[in-house]
Amino acid sequence: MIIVEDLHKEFVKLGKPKFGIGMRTAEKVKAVNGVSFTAQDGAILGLLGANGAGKTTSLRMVASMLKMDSGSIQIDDAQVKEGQTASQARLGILSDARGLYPRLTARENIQYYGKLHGMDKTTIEKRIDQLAHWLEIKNLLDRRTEGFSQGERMKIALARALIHDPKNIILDEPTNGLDVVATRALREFLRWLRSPEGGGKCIVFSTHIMQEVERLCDTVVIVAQGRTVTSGTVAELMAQAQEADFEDAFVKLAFLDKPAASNTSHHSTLNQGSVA
Ligand SMILES: Nc1ncnc2c1ncn2[C@@H]1O[C@H](COP(=O)(O)OP(=O)(O)OP(=O)(O)O)[C@@H](O)[C@H]1O
Repeated sequence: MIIVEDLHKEFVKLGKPKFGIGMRTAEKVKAVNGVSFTAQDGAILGLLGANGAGKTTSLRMVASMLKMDSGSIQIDDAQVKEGQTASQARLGILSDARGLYPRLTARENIQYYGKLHGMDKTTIEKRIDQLAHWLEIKNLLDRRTEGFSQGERMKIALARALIHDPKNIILDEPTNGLDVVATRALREFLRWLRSPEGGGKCIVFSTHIMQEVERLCDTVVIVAQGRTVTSGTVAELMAQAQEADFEDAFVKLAFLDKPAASNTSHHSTLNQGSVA
């Protein structure tokens, strides 16, 4: 279970001094400005938002890849406060970068993460066998990952994220660059991980694809201009917006209804990061 309350994060980018002399200019970007959500075990929660809404930054904070300015994150029974990092043992993370070591084989990439999690050799091999079966990657395991297709890379990165059998799984735009077949296979796998047979995992993923959310999510959290604007099931959100089409409901809820207090961006824009 993951409980996120009122997360905030501002980035400060230092620019060049004006006319090449004097103080460097500082540009502040309020990337996350009040994101909250509760993700239950045995359920899939989707963070849905436009480009720049703050989804990746929020997930990076939950995954301890980035420190929050303020707010709190609870992962199972562990409370993470501002400036702290969460226990990686409880989390499996498929980040946007999906960086695999190209000179290592798929198996070596996965083994490496197992070792980082303090697992012994026998347990790692057993788990790789299991994951290879579920993800249908047996034929890839002993190939170097250099040149792997997007779909192959995603599967290896997912196996790597799940090597230590974490209860909570975070995926940042997992279907990016995948074809229909690979997307469907991933969806099936996530549904299975959610089920009691698959371990009743708590799954949180970010996306801007409506279809993804409609087909997969038990709960949808709409993030706009760095903050949670509303949440619920797809049906509840459509009822709230009084729209019969989910895309229409999303646009209405994310862009029109609630201007953010500290944000100056124009609402009709699809890019939502705010520059202070
Ligand atoms: N390291 C950084 N330095 C400065 N600004 C950043 C940094 N990371 C993110 N931002 C800004 O914060 C805002 C939110 O970005 P974020 O990547 O979280 O959005 P997102 O919802 O994941 O968008 P997308 O769907 O396009 O990936 C954007 O305006 C972005 O430019």
